[in-house]
Amino acid sequence: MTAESAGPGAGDLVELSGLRAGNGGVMVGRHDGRVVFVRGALPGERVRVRVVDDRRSSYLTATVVDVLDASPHRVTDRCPAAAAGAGCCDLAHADDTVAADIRLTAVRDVLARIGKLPDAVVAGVQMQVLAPTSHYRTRVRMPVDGAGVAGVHVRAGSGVVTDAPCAQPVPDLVEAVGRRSWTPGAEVVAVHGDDGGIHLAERAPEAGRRGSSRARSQRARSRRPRLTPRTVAGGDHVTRRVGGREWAVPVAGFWQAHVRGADAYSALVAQMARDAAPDSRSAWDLYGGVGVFAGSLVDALPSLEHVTVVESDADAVAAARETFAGDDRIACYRGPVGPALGSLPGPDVVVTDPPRSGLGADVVAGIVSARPRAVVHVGCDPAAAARDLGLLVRQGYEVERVVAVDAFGLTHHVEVVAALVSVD
Ligand SMILES: C[S@@+](CC[C@H](N)C(=O)[O-])C[C@H]1O[C@@H](n2cnc3c(N)ncnc32)[C@H](O)[C@@H]1O
Repeated sequence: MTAESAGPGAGDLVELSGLRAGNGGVMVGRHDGRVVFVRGALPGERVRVRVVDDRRSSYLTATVVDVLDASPHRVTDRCPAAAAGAGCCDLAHADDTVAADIRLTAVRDVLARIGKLPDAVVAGVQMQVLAPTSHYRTRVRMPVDGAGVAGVHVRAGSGVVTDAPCAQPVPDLVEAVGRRSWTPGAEVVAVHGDDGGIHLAERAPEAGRRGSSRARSQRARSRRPRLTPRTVAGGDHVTRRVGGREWAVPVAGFWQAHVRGADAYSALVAQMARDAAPDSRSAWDLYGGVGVFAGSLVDALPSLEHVTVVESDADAVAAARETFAGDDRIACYRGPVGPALGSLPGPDVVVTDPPRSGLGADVVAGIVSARPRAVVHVGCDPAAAARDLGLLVRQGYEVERVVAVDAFGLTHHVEVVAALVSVD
């Protein structure tokens, strides 16, 4: 019990029933009029939980100690690392059906609550599941423990789980990483290319990394540029293919994680752009990476005369220029999106695929002032995507279609892809 309140406090056991899905893979229950956020449970279950955080007066957080009435969708943990305490697969105890429901519920919740989008849009969200739902990840970053063994960060704390593999990476990646010993405290980058090649690289340990908490190291990391990893197996560039094109992507460069991700997103984005703005002549591919979406746009929209890829990473831009050399429809602009927008040729359609933080108000305003007929937005953080879609809707766009792409099996993560058209 906390000193100030009559309710339970950290360490106390509480029984909860009638749990419902919340955001971030967490279930939501109530106890003594207080909301309780629970990890490790499933919708509808009756569970005994231990309170782990009671610092807020309005809610508690808790983890499952006993499942008293199990959901029919509960399965034996599908990820050995998660079962051993790693923080990788927070829905490893859910079958694919309920895991997809949990993600869809979370997407609908943020679109309504944060985006304040109309009920019809929220109800109309479609789900596209990418198979396989385990062993799907073709690039992975793994921490190395003090003994030089690569593994997975433990859940909520420091330390590395090394004796049980995560079920997300394609199996040969885990095997290739496990065959080597690594520099203690380093980070391993392991990538499986579309030509079957395996690339392994090691990023040097950060100063003060050993023995520090993960949160501290993440804060330190965000304050300085990340070091380029040193390649130890395979080449510095990974072969990637989509729609008949080939890219040489730097080992640590961005590529969609799921083995079918780049194909699936490209097809969806191109279809949405074609449906929302047929006969487009000009397009922007913002946060374009190596220009995968630019390629699919010119293939799907033969009317396109000009696509500008905007990307801040020099290596990604170099890879894009190499692939699109000789295609004068596609131009690459290297630099941050915000300041670039005012100087680009006016677009009929804009594709955006920002990092987790999303577009933000300034970039949305820059897009709106260019008056594209349609915007196709790809967002890997549903809450940030909901905020950005809400901003676009309040500035003259309406949402035509939203697809939640289920590309991160065993976890709560989900990608939100949305098409908007100008109401003018
Ligand atoms: C989610 S990735 C998308 C890449 C690409 N659309 C794809 O599917 O391969 C986001 C990209 O945005 C780039 N980026 C991050 N911040 C940026 C900024 N402010 N301006 C331009 N590009 C940025 C990153 O380097 C990364 O390549």
